[in-house]
Amino acid sequence: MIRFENVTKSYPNQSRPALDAIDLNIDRGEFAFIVGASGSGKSTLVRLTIREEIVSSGRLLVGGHDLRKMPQRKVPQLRRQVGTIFQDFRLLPNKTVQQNVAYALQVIGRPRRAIRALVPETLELVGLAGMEKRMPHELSGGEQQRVAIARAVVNKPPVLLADEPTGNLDPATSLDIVHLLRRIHDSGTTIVMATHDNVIVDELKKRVIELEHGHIVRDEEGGSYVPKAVDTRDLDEYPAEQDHDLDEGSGAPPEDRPIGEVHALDEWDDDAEDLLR
Ligand SMILES: Nc1ncnc2c1ncn2[C@@H]1O[C@H](COP(=O)(O)OP(=O)(O)OP(=O)(O)O)[C@@H](O)[C@H]1O
Repeated sequence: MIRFENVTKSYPNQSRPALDAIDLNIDRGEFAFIVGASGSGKSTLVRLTIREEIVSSGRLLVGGHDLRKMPQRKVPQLRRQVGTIFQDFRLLPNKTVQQNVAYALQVIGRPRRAIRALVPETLELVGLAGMEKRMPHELSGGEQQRVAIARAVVNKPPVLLADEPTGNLDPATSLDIVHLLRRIHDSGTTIVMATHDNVIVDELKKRVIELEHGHIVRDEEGGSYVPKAVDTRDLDEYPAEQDHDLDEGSGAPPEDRPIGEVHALDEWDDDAEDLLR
């Protein structure tokens, strides 16, 4: 579904590339963490995948489409297939919770009837039922991230990219958010998440792709934040451990509830045809 073939990304005036001859394949339905020290290239990988940046060389295919060749006018269609969430939430400050989520559907021309059905259903999914009329500044950081997740998935994209989504949240709230992402993944959405959060990575035991200076230095199924075989004397090389308590949660019950199918698009390649129209 997402394939990097010998991808290099160089920014102007930088002595070395942010990503250097990366080969990586992420299949439909995977949950993959991207880890690595600050500056290792994680955000660049995310930005390339939504065509916020363009590869310098090599090929990046998303849903079978070569993003370097994709005309700019097709990029909005790509971004309909690839939902995104970021550390800083990026909500519209002058719109309510409900309007923030609805707006994502309005801009792509979804009919009012669909919006009326999808918004409450999605707010329920992320545990925000009852907060529809609140403004972003009236929400906690965790609640704001839930709005951002609702906005990212309301159109049921087959892929969700998360760039450090728990970076501004306390440990318990971070776990709530990642449990929500796990439920979204369980319904079939492919998730790629760049993170520094060792507790989350260790708890979920998903695929772990580690970057170092723009190279993939580890790609491990069921991985942990640090390599399994690492000598504990080497741990100083990794960012400081975050002080999460695994059993600690904010007790938010929605995470325990099963959810319906999050993504309507079960054949990416078919949907990708949409990009060609
Ligand atoms: N727009 C840009 N212009 C020039 N250099 C950039 C730009 N964006 C990133 N870089 C450089 O590319 C390298 C990789 O940056 P990137 O943001 O992808 O790393 P990261 O792993 O996401 O870091 P962090 O964990 O701190 O967010 C860094 O050396 C960074 O300084």
